[in-house]
Amino acid sequence: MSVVLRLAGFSVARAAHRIVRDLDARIEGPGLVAVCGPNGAGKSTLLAALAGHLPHRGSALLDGRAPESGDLAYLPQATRVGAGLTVLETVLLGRIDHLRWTVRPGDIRAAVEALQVLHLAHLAERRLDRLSGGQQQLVFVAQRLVRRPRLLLLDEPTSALDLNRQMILLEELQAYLLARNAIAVVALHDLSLAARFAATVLLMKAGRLVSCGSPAGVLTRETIEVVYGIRAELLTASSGQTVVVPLGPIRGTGREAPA
Ligand SMILES: Nc1ncnc2c1ncn2[C@@H]1O[C@H](COP(=O)(O)OP(=O)(O)OP(=O)(O)O)[C@@H](O)[C@H]1O
Repeated sequence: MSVVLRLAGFSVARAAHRIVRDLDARIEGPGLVAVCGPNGAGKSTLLAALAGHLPHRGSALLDGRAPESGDLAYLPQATRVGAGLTVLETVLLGRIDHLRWTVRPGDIRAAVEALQVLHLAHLAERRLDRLSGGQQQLVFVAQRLVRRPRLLLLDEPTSALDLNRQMILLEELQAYLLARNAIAVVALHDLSLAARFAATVLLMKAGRLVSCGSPAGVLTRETIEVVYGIRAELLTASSGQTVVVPLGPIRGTGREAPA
């Protein structure tokens, strides 16, 4: 089984400026697609437009057709906490498809399962607004997973997570994607995480796609230098994983300004 996300001439403008420019890519899943690039490269803009929150030119097709709202789940970078809801109620909200909604036993089961997958079941009855930032971030991912989307769009979902929870989230996400034949497009700043968990890396700079392909093909010293304006070393850990070590900014070569 495979699933294909195809971008053709995908462009997005904001306030009359072209922010994402003519992206062409064919991404075969299931698996995680890491969108990497410096601040301002256009990662969030790309995800918001893929989610239908911003107008775009060109096309983004999932298995040959425009994704419908039932196919999609989008988690923006800054997600606000609803006042007074418990963790379980928050995740249940992810199941709302219609305005007239009744909670079925299947909804509760699915919400509890999503919490268990992300090791959050013990927090089910706690108020969301009294949890830590990282705990809230994981609850919002669970809320998106419970929709069982075929295209997940997650904007820096690991930004508030400790090392342990980063691993849990990305491992469980990979398992979900394989089980559901789904694709997750995930904005990530940590290139070592991208190298470890992504099937495909989209590397962006100033709204353009610099490179798209396997982590080993995309995350090279040369591309990192060009895109981020830093010298970097790529090491292989004893586990076989690639680790990207930033050594320092490049000065005096015209490559200092990353975005
Ligand atoms: N609402 C907006 N109106 C106009 N321009 C915007 C708006 N939001 C973002 N931009 C511009 O779009 C460009 C890309 O921003 P975007 O947030 O997509 O980048 P990013 O790669 O996600 O950055 P970061 O890593 O900092 O989150 C930036 O130059 C930014 O100033």
